[in-house]
Amino acid sequence: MSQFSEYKDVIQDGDLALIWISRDNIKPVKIAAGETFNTRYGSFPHNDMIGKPFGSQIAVRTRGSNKFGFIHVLQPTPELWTLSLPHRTQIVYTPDSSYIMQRLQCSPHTRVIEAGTGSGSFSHAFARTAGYLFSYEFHEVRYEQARKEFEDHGLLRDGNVTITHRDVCQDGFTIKKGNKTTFFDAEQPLDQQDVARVDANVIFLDLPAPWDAIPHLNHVISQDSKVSLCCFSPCIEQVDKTLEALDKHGWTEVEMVEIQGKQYESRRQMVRNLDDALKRLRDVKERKQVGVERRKRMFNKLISDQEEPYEERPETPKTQYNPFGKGSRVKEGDANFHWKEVAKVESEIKSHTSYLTFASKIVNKIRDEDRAAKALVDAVENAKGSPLPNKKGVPT
Ligand SMILES: C[S@@+](CC[C@H](N)C(=O)[O-])C[C@H]1O[C@@H](n2cnc3c(N)ncnc32)[C@H](O)[C@@H]1O
Repeated sequence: MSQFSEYKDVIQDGDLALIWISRDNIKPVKIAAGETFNTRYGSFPHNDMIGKPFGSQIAVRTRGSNKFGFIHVLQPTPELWTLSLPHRTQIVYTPDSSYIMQRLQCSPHTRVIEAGTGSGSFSHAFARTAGYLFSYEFHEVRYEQARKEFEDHGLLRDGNVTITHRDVCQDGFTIKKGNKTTFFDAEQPLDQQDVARVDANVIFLDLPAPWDAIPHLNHVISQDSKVSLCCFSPCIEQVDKTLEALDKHGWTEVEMVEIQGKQYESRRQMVRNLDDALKRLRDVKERKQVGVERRKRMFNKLISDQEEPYEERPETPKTQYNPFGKGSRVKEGDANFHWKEVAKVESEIKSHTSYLTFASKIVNKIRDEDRAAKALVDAVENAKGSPLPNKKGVPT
């Protein structure tokens, strides 16, 4: 199974590891016995990583000094991959992708269409959660790169991901024998017309012109279950054109949202009181007064033609701890001071990424009575085995 969908304890030769050097520097590395991972903090032999649990910290002495350089060797996840992947395009980040997946109710029962694949950031998240992912990319080089990446990461081997080389705005989403796709590698069944069963109930369009792709969806979406769609567009003009196309092609429950992701850090902040502030103000005032008097004396000496008007600056005691700015540094949490827990917003705030337009469609609105009756019988059978809830709704 893919390392992205299955938990693994120990690092082995041949594994993909994501090496955490710092918060904004994570590098994907294929572990190979005998090789070395070089950073500006030192060189880390892969042999030191093999056999250790994922998450281990590895340290090496920095050349020519007594200091140590550290890295952490992490298990690949779609979230970490998003932070470390080689960018070929703009990508969807986790604050957006996680929201989109829960809005679209993505689950192992879902069959997802994604266009375009781009750098494959969102594809990895879909691949872990969805029952099946059909990804489409029209840029040939990007298609090949994504195909190779999916293969290296075991996503194609897992059998629930295919990628197709296609301009979906022009040629739609139908996959036929003879198309350039990985669909047939996974030995998927075809119908009598040599067409693949797509039957998607979740659609994600990250394209410059989603309104040109929307008319083609009817041929590939589920005919007997609700289909949910999301278009990811940076400009409001794109949203406008998308809304027109959705309306024209029978999509309903249309809603547009925007994610404004902010990270909060938990920190300790020193408790500062009014006495500290007054003490500091008095200290500043006194120092200022001493300086003014010194300059006045020097000026008087100068106009009375005394030989040595210059006066040495008096020794003033070194500024002690100043809770409001400069002064000696105090380590966060120092037991000599009083601290409180605070939440601070990260200095770098991610602002607008894209507008997310959601819609849904039910193709066949006629109730299948046999299916409804069976679902009812199943529900009753299931309930028989479950404990009865008490008045508070808690099973007894
Ligand atoms: C912004 S990127 C997608 C990024 C992707 N969602 C990710 O998270 O990595 C958009 C991609 O759509 C592809 N694309 C644009 N128009 C297309 C079309 N008509 N058919 C298929 N792919 C298309 C582009 O080549 C590009 O790679």
